[in-house]
Amino acid sequence: MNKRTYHPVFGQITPTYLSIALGMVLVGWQAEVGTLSVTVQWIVFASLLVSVGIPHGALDHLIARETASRAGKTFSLSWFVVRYLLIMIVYGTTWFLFPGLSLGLFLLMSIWHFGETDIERVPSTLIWSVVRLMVGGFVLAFILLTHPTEVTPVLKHMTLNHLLIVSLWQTALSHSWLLLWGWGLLTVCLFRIAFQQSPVIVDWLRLARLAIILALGFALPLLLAFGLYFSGWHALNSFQMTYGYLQHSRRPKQPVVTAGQIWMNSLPLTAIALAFCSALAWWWPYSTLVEDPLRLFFVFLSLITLPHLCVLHIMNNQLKATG
Ligand SMILES: CC1=C(/C=C/C(C)=C/C=C/C(C)=C/C=O)C(C)(C)CCC1
Repeated sequence: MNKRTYHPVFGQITPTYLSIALGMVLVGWQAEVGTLSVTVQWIVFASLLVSVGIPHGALDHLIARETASRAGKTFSLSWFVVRYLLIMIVYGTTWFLFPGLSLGLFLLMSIWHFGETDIERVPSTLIWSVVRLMVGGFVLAFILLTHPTEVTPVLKHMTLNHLLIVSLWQTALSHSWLLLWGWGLLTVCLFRIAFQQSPVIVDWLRLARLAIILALGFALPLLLAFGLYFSGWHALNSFQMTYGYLQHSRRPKQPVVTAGQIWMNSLPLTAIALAFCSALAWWWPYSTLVEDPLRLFFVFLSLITLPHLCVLHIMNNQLKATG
């Protein structure tokens, strides 16, 4: 096993410590004032989303170009954009035809994607893949099940009150702690088995940071809990992985790039995404659409997530193959 590609036992300095600090400030503030106002929640959530959440997905074209180069293939930006949009259009159509099924797909792919970044660079064995799924599932289930009053209306909006989804959610809610403890315990057991079969160097400090972020989110409203995990943990880690991937570019004559330069590269697509959202928000009051804007927001989030997951999944495979 190539140890260089695995995380060291005591981790390294990462910006996720800042996320922990932010979470602690928010929890302390909340303890002081009782509840954080919705305006504060949105300001923190939007700042995290604009600074890291969206930019981490706005690098997909650079990742795909690097992946193509490592595989010895040519890369066409226009073909990449066409494929990206096609995936979004097909998935968007299924949302309007089968909302329940589409939500199920969104949750499943998110679980896989979160697990893939939370349990990094493990061997491609079946058992390690199951562990990744279990970890991703635990993280998402923890965030959702510990914020039932906020999640339930969104789920109902998203699935247009889909009977099966709503009753599955209510059943999960009525046994939420049993479910989370059981899931956690099963995940730990599977982790042990996977570790015994193909050992890796486990970065316990990194896992501890993840646990702290989740615990802080438990004490905070859904928007901040999700923002802290999604932008303050997932997107930052994904950014770091992308940074390593692009910095060790196999493309000929590529200068070594800094993290700042990579972030700057994400700005054009981030600006397009923000302009799109602002235009929608401005136009909405004048529109005659009866569609619920909240549902559309989450559906849009899922649409941009699907092609992003594909790009990142291929990068992860490439990293496992080449280090
Ligand atoms: C938090 C939350 C939800 C789930 C969001 C998910 C699963 C987001 C995944 C995003 C990903 C994977 C982005 C990739 O970069 C629901 C179910 C909509 C309900 C309301 C609250």
